[in-house]
Amino acid sequence: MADIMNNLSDRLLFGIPKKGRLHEHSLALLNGADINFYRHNRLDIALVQNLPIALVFLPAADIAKYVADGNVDLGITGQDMILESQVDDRVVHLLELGFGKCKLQVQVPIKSTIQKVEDLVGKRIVTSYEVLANDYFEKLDKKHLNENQRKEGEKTKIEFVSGSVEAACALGLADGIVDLVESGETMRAAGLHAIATINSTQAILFRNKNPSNPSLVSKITSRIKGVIAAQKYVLLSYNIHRNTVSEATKITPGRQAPTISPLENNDWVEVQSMVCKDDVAEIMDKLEEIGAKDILVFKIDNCRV
Ligand SMILES: Nc1ncnc2c1ncn2[C@@H]1O[C@H](COP(=O)(O)OP(=O)(O)OP(=O)(O)O)[C@@H](O)[C@H]1O
Ligand SMILES: O=P(O)(O)OC[C@H]1O[C@H](OP(=O)(O)OP(=O)(O)O)[C@H](O)[C@@H]1O
Repeated sequence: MADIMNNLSDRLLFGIPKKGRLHEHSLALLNGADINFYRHNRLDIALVQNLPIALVFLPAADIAKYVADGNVDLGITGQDMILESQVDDRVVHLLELGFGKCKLQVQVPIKSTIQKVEDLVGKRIVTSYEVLANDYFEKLDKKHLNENQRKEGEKTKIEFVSGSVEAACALGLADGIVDLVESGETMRAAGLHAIATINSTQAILFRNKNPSNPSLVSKITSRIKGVIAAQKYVLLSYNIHRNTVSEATKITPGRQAPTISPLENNDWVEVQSMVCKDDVAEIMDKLEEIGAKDILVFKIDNCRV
């Protein structure tokens, strides 16, 4: 432990969610970006073996503040955490990471007489997102209550709980809740439905305004960008008659441009192009329709785009 602490001064500090929904995805990104580390059992700091970086494993909720205050240089957390911590203007967003996607929604019991957010004005809301819920309902209160009503305590009451928010209505603690929804399973299991969306969120890579080693921050950002692009794209290769090549490259324009190489048979060329993984089946159908042959799809392990 003492060894690790003595080793921190020259290292870029990188905040990683220590548990919860973002943890595993963050570790997969580090692995893809070749950031190798050994974490001692129960230690929340790990030295990276092949770069001057120390990983600091922290609760996702705290990473926003640590990065804004400069206690760590770089971090991964949800956009929702940055807004809830009120530090958005003190950090620099670097990359959307494509995981941790969900929505912060206002939910009420399906059986309740309350069916729209205006019906919640003056009622009780339970949430882990006190700041965002307060902002949202303050605006509604202003619209629907006069100044006297607001002063006389008729405002919507926002109460904080740290977890199991979805149980609050059934327990009689709230008329509605503000919580995250991804698949909607938790919400439906609790007999709730969403009546408004406050915002959408996903995990991001972000940094302090004055990180200790800006060029290392750029290097890490490029590497992680490459890992994300590699997850999003596949490499498509096919053979096509020269007469049809312009039609084919409209279907697979590539990111910059497709690579076209001559085949031994002079009438045919090979085309290589990066395509979005989600569109690949449809693209293959179209290529086949115009006479492409030997259509192959290759997984990309890593890339720089
Ligand atoms: N169901 C979900 N689907 C996708 N992303 C989610 C989901 N729930 C939370 N997130 C994202 O993950 C972040 C961390 O949430 P999580 O509930 O994992 O926090 P935690 O408090 O660190 O963990 P735990 O709930 O285990 O204590 C949230 O701020 C949000 O950005
Ligand atoms: O729409 P769903 O796919 O069901 O996901 C939503 C749930 O996920 C989060 O909680 P999580 O399961 O991370 O546990 P927590 O309540 O301990 O934060 C969130 O607070 C919801 O309860």
